[in-house]
Amino acid sequence: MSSPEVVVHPDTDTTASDAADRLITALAAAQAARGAASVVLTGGGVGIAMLREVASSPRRDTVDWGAVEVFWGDERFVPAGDAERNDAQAREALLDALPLDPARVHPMPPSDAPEEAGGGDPDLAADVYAKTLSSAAARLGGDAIPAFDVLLAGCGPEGHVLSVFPDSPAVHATAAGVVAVRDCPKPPPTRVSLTLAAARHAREVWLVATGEGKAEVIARAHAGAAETDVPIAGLRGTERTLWLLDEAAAGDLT
Ligand SMILES: O=C(O)[C@H](O)[C@@H](O)[C@H](O)[C@H](O)COP(=O)(O)O
Repeated sequence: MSSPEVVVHPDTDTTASDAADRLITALAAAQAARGAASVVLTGGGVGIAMLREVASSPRRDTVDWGAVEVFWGDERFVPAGDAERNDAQAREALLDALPLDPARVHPMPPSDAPEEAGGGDPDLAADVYAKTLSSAAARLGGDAIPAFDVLLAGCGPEGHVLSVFPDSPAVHATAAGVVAVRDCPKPPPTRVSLTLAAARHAREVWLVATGEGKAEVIARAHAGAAETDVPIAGLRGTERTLWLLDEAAAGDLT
């Protein structure tokens, strides 16, 4: 597992635009090296802002988007198309503008999906997504969880990443898999999330975080807090862990 490399930018806009630039470079490089590329998207303000930056980048078409596999690290368990869904926000910010292959875009099940597709029950949705991941792993490398090229994550002021919150059932779920999250402190309360152990299958994990509200937990994670207290601390890539921060979020790092 890699240790975090920290890159500090002046503000949220420059953080989002650097993250976008790096994502384009990383996906194009993965395609050159392996023919395929995969990315795990996140919700949250800066996660969606960076997708808008990819959409408007002059370098956008250096990636063969039709060959990119798109996943989500967590999702709000609400109906398809609901504006609260991370996938709906990502489609609006970027995905609808790209020539993606729909068969390679893997949203987590919405709450109103048919039962066999994971609707109605977040535990069922988690099981369905675990199957999606294991069949993708057969194509992309990996066992039950693919070796994603880049996993993007935001974080909360209490240290959550994905929908894995401090001292919650999800942070105590140590197996690499997908879990239902109930009573989530950040609304909406019902979600589906990769576990930290699943996220650690990614080659590169990028934490993109801005604002002084994140400074304290980022410093605690950097100083070696337990992942059960500060889940950010447990988010690592097999090859690289990159923290793309602004000055405010990095303000408590020594
Ligand atoms: O569903 C979600 O809300 C996210 O996936 C969550 O993990 C988010 O990325 C962070 O809470 C950061 O959100 P902000 O960038 O809006 O602070």
